[in-house]
Amino acid sequence: MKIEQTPLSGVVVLTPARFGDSRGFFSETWNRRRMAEAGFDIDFVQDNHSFSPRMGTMRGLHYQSPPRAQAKLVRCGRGRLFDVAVDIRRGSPTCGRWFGVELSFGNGRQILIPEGFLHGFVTREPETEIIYKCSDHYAPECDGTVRFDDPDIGIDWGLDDVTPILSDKDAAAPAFAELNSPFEWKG
Ligand SMILES: Cc1cn([C@H]2C[C@H](O)[C@@H](COP(=O)(O)OP(=O)(O)O[C@H]3O[C@@H](C)C(=O)[C@@H](O)[C@H]3O)O2)c(=O)[nH]c1=O
Repeated sequence: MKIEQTPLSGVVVLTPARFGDSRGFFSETWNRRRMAEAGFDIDFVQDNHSFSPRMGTMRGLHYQSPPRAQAKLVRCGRGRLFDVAVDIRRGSPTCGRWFGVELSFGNGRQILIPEGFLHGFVTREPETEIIYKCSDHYAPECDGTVRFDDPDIGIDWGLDDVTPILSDKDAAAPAFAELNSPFEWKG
């Protein structure tokens, strides 16, 4: 398992080993004991899987507020996507900054996003699947959104001329400036 730090403290990119043979490959995509030994002792309780048939499908930016905040371990099961985390921990030296990484079936990468971040992604190929673990259950009453194209955050989604496909909820999401973040930087 390769573990790469990112400019946002707590966000890491993981690349699990793939053992290839004549049948294909085998890979451990989550090993609680190994991850705890590496300093990531997370009690994941829900696995999510979503499928987007069209390239340019955007989901985000989303978070769940405490007491139902979620850490997420995200990977791509099929196709290719650009996955983004935005630091919203009040007082964090990187509050308001984003980090993005391409996740694909081919590269097998994962991104670990702790509590205190917005999460979103855009598909870069048709028929793309995302699979992610969450450290708390879905709680719609704690659900929050921020617009994907917020000018203060300024994410470069690499969309070029593609018009993103959004849910009604995401199309109506408020600006980052309107967010009263429930998360505090703990140092
Ligand atoms: C997220 C979620 C949704 N749902 C339901 C609610 C709704 O009817 C339907 C679609 O929900 P959404 O439109 O919120 O799905 P989606 O836009 O894919 O939301 C997801 O986006 C990514 C970026 C995340 O980080 C996730 O935490 C989650 O917010 O699925 C659940 O039953 N459980 C869940 O955990």
